[in-house]
Amino acid sequence: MAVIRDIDKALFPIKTINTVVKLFTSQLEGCSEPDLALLSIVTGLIENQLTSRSNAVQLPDSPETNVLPRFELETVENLYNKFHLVITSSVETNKTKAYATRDLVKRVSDVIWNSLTRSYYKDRPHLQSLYSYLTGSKLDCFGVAFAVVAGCQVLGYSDVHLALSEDHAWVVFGPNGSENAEITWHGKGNEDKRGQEIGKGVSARSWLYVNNKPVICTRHMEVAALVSAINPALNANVDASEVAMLQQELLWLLYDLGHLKKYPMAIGNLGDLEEISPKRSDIPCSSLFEEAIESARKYYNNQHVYPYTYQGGYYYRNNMYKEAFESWANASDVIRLYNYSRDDEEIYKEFLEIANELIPQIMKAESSGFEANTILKKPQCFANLLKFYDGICQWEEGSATPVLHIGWAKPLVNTISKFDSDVRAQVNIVCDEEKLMKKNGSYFNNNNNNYEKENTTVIPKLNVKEQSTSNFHPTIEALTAACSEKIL
Ligand SMILES: FC(F)c1nnc(N2CCN(c3ncnc4sc(CC(F)(F)F)cc34)CC2)s1
Repeated sequence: MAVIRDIDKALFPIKTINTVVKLFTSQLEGCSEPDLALLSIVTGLIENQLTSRSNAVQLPDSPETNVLPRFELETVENLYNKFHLVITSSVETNKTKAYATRDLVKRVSDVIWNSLTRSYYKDRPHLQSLYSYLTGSKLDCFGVAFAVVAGCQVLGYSDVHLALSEDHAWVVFGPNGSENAEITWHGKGNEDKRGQEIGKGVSARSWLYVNNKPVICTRHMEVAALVSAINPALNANVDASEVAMLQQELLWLLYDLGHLKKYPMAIGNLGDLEEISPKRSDIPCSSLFEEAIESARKYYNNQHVYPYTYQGGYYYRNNMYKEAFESWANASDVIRLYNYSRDDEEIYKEFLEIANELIPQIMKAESSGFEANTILKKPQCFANLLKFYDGICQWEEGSATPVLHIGWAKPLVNTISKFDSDVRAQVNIVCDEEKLMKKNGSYFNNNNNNYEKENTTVIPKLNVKEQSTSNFHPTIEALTAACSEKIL
């Protein structure tokens, strides 16, 4: 039965952001493993107090003097003991076993699941923490997964860890994390698969399970996940700046301690916060987005999309359109080897927004003025644009569910035809047949890192000089040809 340590009790009542950073430091550095329940309750309490209607918007000055409302030890202790009671009273364990079992993990998931409010709006913000669970009996899909891992920690199972894809969460357990299990729901209107093993069939090829390259968390990375899940939003347009500052300080703490090395999305989250309000002049946000990409390439065989869309979004917001096209082409290069399934709505929306909102806006901006340095004169931009579209077409190939529809075609043709024919004529694609083999056994079944080992690029080598035939998806082929004949 873990209790809140005296060294941590001494930090209460919490009045400043720096005190919260001290609590996290003491948990991350000062003990065998950080107490997930304690840290989730503390951050949930602060987030909910500072983003609820009642709170007037204050402008913070600095983490040292930034005044927070007083957060009393008693409030935290009561919630902490309540969570321990809920878990230990409902899950009897003859804790003789060193490792958790599927039955144990399912029972902890059932305790959380059956204690949630019957029906509530699951996508609401601020439903990710144990504070939300203990005071409102509401959790979002990530929150359920996190609560199950925190519950297993309370029961003494140090082998149960969070596994994270870009849009789903589950657990690994047993010797070397050799077992895995669904413990939460995903998306809308899908029957939950709790207790089952992770996608074996077609779903294994969907982006949702990142070709079995999820982020497998340590306890310290589970702390990074709860910090990443902090949501400073006061409403759709405004953030509570103290909460954002707290999240940024805690992410830097985790970064400096090395716990974000294998967590691309957390590095991307930190990059977004740094872009808004830079805290570390020695590490610009642009290098954080690059680090996230390097991490995904090194540890996850470049099978994650978000590191590239984090970077593309940054370039777009800063009018660096040539670079944005390159990031988006790289994102498309990841998705093209997956099969699109109905579980992949989130990333579908991401590509749809890039293709039908962001790129058309860039085209408009670039063809309105007298842009001397316009991307419309740059063959590399046209090449990356084709790669972007081609990846989406390949994503659709072999998938049970179609991706493209007429809504994609108009902006696509509009965009391609904005490039002059002499610019388009300079782009030729030399494709590496073997690498372009989509979804054949080797790519999806091999466990060696294509990326790490040969570090070859799995993309068509762009050779902007020579003439050669291309191996684009027929759609792109036809459109490019149509452009050349100026049919469009
Ligand atoms: F690529 C950019 F456009 C993005 N901007 N925000 C992005 N997010 C926000 C943060 N985010 C995340 N950030 C840290 N860790 C995780 S684990 C996870 C999946 C699930 F919620 F557990 F189911 C999501 C996620 C999801 C991706 S991508």
